[in-house]
Amino acid sequence: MKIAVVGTGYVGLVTGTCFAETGNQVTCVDIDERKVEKLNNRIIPIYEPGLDVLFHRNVEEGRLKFTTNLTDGIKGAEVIFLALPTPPGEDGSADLKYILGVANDLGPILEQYAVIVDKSTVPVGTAEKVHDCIVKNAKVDFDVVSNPEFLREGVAVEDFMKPDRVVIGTKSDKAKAVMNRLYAPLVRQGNPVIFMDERSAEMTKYAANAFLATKITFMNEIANLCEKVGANVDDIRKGIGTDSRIGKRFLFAGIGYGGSCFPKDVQALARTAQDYDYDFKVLQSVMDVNYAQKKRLLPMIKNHFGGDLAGKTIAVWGLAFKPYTDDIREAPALDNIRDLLAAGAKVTAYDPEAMDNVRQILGNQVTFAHTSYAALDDADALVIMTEWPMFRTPEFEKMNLLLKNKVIFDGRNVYELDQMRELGYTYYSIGREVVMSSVEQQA
Ligand SMILES: NC(=O)C1=CN([C@@H]2O[C@H](COP(=O)(O)OP(=O)(O)OC[C@H]3O[C@@H](n4cnc5c(N)ncnc54)[C@H](O)[C@@H]3O)[C@@H](O)[C@H]2O)C=CC1
Ligand SMILES: O=C(O)[C@H]1O[C@H](OP(=O)(O)OP(=O)(O)OC[C@H]2O[C@@H](n3ccc(=O)[nH]c3=O)[C@H](O)[C@@H]2O)[C@H](O)[C@@H](O)[C@@H]1O
Repeated sequence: MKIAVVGTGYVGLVTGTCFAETGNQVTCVDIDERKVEKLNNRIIPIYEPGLDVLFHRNVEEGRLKFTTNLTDGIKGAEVIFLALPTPPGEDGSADLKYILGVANDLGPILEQYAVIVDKSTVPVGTAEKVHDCIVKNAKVDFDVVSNPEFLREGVAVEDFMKPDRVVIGTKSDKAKAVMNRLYAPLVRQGNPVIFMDERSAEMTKYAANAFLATKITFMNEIANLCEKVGANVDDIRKGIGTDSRIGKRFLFAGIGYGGSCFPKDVQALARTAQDYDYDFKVLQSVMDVNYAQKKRLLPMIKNHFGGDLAGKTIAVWGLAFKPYTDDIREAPALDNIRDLLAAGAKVTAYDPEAMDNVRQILGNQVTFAHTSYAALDDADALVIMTEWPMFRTPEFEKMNLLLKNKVIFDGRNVYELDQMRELGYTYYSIGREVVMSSVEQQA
């Protein structure tokens, strides 16, 4: 099948590459000339494990192409994916200017029947708006389908190639048949394609993200309470996660959720509720709690150092909003580093993938280390913001020699409490007792 993907950001690139891998002829369109030039020179602009192998194979074998020209890109395409940004507008609602802008452009240039697919996360009613924009100038028949994407960054290829489910919102039998054919290779394992109407598909995406954000936030509140009552949130997680009605995943407490989607999608759903005069109380609490949670570590750090961080050097491990990505959008690490700097601390940071992106924002306010260990040199404490696997089993003997004090503030509960006790660290984490080294106890 010939398909086009408009918008070659995170989702567009993964969608295009994966559909090329299943044998389709794919053209990706993007207005960013530098990005398209990079892609044509076989440079992948994002870090996503496993994408490179598929990308290079499909480019080399001629199934995956890139252009800045929309008319050329959609020529002959049976399916046209819109994988465009939907950032928060001033009032928190999803800004549809990219989607509707391209929809307006599509009408006059469609040459034969095509299924136009909203892949972006868009509010209820967008498929109708996209239809209205296209139909004004269209000379041929077309359908607009809502097909939200559920992939996670860092495991995007696996999520796309082996989806738990594929949600397709359309009332058109013709569009259903096309989408069924396109997705057939991906749903062979028996994971369902779920058909519904467009509005329900649009709502499903927001409900999924808002539910997951709520699940994390609930655990963060349990963690905060655990600290007060003297319980261990990791034990609670195991204790409730084994109940199949609750499930084990997305129960990890920490310094809050970040990323390009949970924060903006929770906000956009809250805005939709407001637009329909519905007071969605849970969502407001989720946003408030997450805002506060991102700042949980700073008071602990300040308190530990007697209230003053002036002249202290703080080593930071992890900058990306989660492991296996270089994405720093809404990353808790950024907020925390800004707060540490404002409190007078010097910050030396290390992240295996995200340092270049942070450098573009914070420049020389932060010292970037070549290795995780180099970041520790003469630091007064270590703060862990992202749970990259390399931080889980470091060489503690090496760390002991580099750090000025054996003090760790762990925003992702990477280490066991007993391990920290045995190693003689003072160890603060989320939702668990504080481990005090004997040095601190005597002080
Ligand atoms: N990043 C993620 O993990 C996921 C994102 N989503 C949703 O997918 C949508 C896209 O997200 P990302 O890929 O992260 O966005 P992104 O910001 O990484 O990429 C969007 C791309 O669209 C291009 N673009 C903008 N205007 C254009 C136009 N007129 N014509 C052609 N290209 C244009 C931009 O240059 C950019 O390359 C959003 O609605 C997001 O909520 C959904 C699931 C996962
Ligand atoms: O709409 C989207 O863009 C995507 O948003 C999330 O994916 P993503 O943002 O890539 O990352 P997640 O793995 O969901 O993590 C989001 C944030 O929650 C945090 N998190 C996650 C899980 C957990 O147990 N605890 C926790 O604090 C992570 O550290 C991270 O900051 C969803 O998981 C995807 O299904 C969805 O497609």
